[in-house]
Amino acid sequence: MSKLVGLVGWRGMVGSVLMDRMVEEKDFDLIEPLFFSTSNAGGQAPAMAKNETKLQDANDIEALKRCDIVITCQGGDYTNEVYPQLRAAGWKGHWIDAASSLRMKDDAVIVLDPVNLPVIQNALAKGGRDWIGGNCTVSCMLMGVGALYKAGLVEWMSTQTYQAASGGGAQHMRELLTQYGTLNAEVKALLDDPKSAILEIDRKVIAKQRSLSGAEVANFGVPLGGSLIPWIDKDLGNGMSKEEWKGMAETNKILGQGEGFGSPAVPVDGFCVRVGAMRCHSQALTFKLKKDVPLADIEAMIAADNAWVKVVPNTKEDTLRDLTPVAVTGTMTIPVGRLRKMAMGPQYLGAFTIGDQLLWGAAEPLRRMLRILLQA
Ligand SMILES: NC(=O)C1=CN([C@@H]2O[C@H](COP(=O)(O)OP(=O)(O)OC[C@H]3O[C@@H](n4cnc5c(N)ncnc54)[C@H](OP(=O)(O)O)[C@@H]3O)[C@@H](O)[C@H]2O)C=CC1
Ligand SMILES: N[C@@H](CC(=O)OP(=O)(O)O)C(=O)O
Repeated sequence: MSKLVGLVGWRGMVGSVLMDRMVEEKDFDLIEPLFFSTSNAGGQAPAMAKNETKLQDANDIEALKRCDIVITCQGGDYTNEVYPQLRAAGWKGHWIDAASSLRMKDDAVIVLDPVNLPVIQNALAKGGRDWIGGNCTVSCMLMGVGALYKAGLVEWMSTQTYQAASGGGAQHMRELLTQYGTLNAEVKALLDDPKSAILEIDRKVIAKQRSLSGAEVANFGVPLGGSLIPWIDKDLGNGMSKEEWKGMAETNKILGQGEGFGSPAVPVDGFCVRVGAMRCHSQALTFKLKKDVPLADIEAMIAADNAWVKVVPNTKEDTLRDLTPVAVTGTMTIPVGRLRKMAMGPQYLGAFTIGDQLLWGAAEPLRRMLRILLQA
């Protein structure tokens, strides 16, 4: 009999991407879905519903308890509220979650199976039941350069990220586009006149950006269109943003090393920056390798690691064609380019990688975990 799989958060931005991927990969053929809602219990479930076509109340513990597996993209507040109640009520099912709330819990696994299938299998064998999607930046990075970690080559890594508006959610994407539109409208007449002075355009744009307030910057707090924001997520009070903290904590947890695993953690640190891209997170990486490995060997190792990573030759032409958020958005491909040894010495490697943060960064690891559970 098919497993009863509860789907919570399916109509949100991450949830919609997940639903699309599940349809594409025919995951619904293998399950009996039960759709939940926090706002429309009793309403009509989406077309993928089979026997149960009414939306269930996502806060109804008894309804959730019926499920063998629950997948949620509803967000951290929902997880914090419902998950403890569900476990306290004796539910022994599998919980698959896009939110960060449970990620660092000792018995939760951060799932990214092309990178950490052995960690997942080991936890499954020990009765693990909590499977949490990783931070989007970390997941996309490991899909690209996980090979270097698997080979034990990384002494440390520094990341400089260029994160898209989508990481904040749908409203952030709208706000970014609205700001671009406002700025364009401010100077449209001057842009249409090829003889207008660029410094006058520039003056008008900066004046407009500085005047944006209220609803125009409600989500990011300051203008992002035509600017950037070098702080993502909470202020940890030690000079670090929470997004930067996740880099080291999650990378090591995904790989099953560091604190709690009895092996040293690989230091990972850098700066996380919000830029005016729509839904791809990009990052420039600097590695100190444990030894000098020829660049061709590194490229071969990265290229062979999984079916989605693609080494982009380090030329201007290839980079402009294949290594931009515009090229990568909506695809499962994780390009890794700009690979070169750095001036600091032969053990220092530079790389640039991009991933669609709603696919590998959020939805895809969840549906793949569902498949693993269905096969277990
Ligand atoms: N955004 C991101 O990049 C990432 C997000 N995540 C996690 O996933 C969670 C969900 O994120 P995200 O998908 O961006 O959140 P959304 O705000 O898009 O969706 C969350 C919920 O909001 C409700 N909702 C209210 N109004 C609408 C509407 N007009 N359209 C769609 N849904 C609506 C839905 O619940 P209901 O149907 O019950 O009313 C929906 O499930 C995050 O909180 C985070 O924990 C994880 C990785 C990346
Ligand atoms: N914090 C990420 C998005 C995200 O949801 O991250 P997390 O799943 O770690 O909370 C960003 O803003 O780009």
